[in-house]
Amino acid sequence: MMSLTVGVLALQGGFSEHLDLLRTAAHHISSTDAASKTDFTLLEVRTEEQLARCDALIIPGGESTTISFVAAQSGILEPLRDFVKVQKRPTWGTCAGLILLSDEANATKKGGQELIGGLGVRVHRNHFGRQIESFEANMTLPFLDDQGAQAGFPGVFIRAPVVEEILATNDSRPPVEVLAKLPGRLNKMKPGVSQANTKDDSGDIIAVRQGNVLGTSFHPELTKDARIHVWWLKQILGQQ
Ligand SMILES: NC(=O)CC[C@H](N)C(=O)O
Repeated sequence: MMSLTVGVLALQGGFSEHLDLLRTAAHHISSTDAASKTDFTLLEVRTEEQLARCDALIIPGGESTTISFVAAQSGILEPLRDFVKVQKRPTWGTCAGLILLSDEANATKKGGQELIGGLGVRVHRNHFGRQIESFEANMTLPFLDDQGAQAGFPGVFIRAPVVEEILATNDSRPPVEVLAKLPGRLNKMKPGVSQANTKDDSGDIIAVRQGNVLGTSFHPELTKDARIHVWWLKQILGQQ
């Protein structure tokens, strides 16, 4: 029997919602794939010791400046960098988590937040505007193919970042893969929204992966839809 310990960084933001969906996803995998039984352990991560127990980690949405401030204060920022960039364990960031996992973020105040990094991209924070400009979009996520991508995924965008540039890296990392874009048409329907500098008008980049690191602009944890969690766990287990 395989065992997999998955942590959710629990310093601020939507960590308990992620844990709920991880529970649903783990249950789904165990009940549909009895042949390769996996023993899942799910835990909230606040300390270096808890992080060291994890095979994989989710960094939730919330407020990235707060998360990085608390992480620095509690001495877990460097261990997180090591987890993601040296040990290269699977790590997924949603919204604020995507910001923290990016190598660069704009719109940070002087002396602003410290990032964990790992994704060779620059994000544009609060791309769609303020909290009041939050929106939901029905999205097609091609990577959910075997789970029915056609059904559409409820994309919840709250002061969401987008990937505005894929940075040229001269290190040994694999290339950044663009997993999903939000059709420009949707943005253009929203008055006053500036287009990200994604070099074309096919839409804003809202999901990327580079090796062990996955980032999404939106919040699957604020839906009841566990398909991305299932997909991510299956990838880690090498079932996809
Ligand atoms: N919903 C979110 O996670 C918002 C992220 C927020 N704009 C930040 O900069 O951290």
